[in-house]
Amino acid sequence: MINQLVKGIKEKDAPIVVGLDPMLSYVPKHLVKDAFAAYGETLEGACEAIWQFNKGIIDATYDLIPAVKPQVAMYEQFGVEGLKAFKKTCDYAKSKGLVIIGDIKRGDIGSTSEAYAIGHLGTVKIGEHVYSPFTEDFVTVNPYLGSDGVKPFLKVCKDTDKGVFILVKTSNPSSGEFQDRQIDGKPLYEIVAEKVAEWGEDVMGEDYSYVGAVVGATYPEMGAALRKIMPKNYILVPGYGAQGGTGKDLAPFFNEDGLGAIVNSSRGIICAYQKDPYKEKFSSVDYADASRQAVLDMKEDLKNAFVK
Ligand SMILES: O=c1ccn([C@@H]2O[C@H](COP(=O)(O)O)[C@@H](O)[C@H]2O)c(=O)[nH]1
Repeated sequence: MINQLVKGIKEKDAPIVVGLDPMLSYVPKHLVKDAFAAYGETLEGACEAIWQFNKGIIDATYDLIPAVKPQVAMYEQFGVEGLKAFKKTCDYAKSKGLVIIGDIKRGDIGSTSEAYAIGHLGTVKIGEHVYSPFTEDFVTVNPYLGSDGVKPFLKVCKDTDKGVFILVKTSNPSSGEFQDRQIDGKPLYEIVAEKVAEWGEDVMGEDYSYVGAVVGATYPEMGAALRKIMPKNYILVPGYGAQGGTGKDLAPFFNEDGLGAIVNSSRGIICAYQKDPYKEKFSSVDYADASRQAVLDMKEDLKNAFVK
């Protein structure tokens, strides 16, 4: 899958992943109205609105981008109906040729991690039948429980050619509370990065490992140090756009060949129609066109990453 992700990034000339993180308040009124007319003001109605919203964004952007990153929390807030919308979104994006990065941030004791890995990346056998419960190509993994919480994911990745992005230095303001703590003279995030490089050696694709890392766009200096520690690991970079990261912050995350990182934007793309400068030009009915324009603008902005 890492090979497919790199191929998509090269073909579309876009190291961009669109984050599908829908809150009901982001969905234009006309979609909510139609969904409530069909299903009432119910969890099902809310999830139908969200699904239609996502479908519009995927249809408007799939030719520009290699991947989408649905954030499972946005769907879990609606319970079982939300998870159905999550799966429907993943399956539809996949039918459009997109790589799916499930932002699930899981990680537990070994036996529980194994169940997470099977559910999101693998298959379950029931009697004579084999099912893929969810259909992501990558998932995000929280390494706080250590190697035995991560290794079940790596085993499933080996069996399925899928991959993981492990949280190394997150984009949020308080990420330093634990991640920057000095241990034996280095910050914890560097120790995690060294483990990512080690775990990744065992599951190599053509040029990059199936094991990647999450490093926030909001910490470019740390991005530079981490790029060196993990030269063969793809970096998923959240924090662009709504959290303040811009193209000029991003050069350190990439390798010399212009590869090695993929930048996420969620609210910056999916809520574009509600925000400047797009809200002047696009009405809520044209929300998907606004998202397309926001992806085109992001692509242009990322080019700044390579202007020395
Ligand atoms: O360090 C991290 C890890 C994950 N995220 C997730 O990425 C998106 C960001 O959304 P924006 O709207 O583009 O800010 C969201 O799903 C986060 O949970 C992150 O932001 N930082």
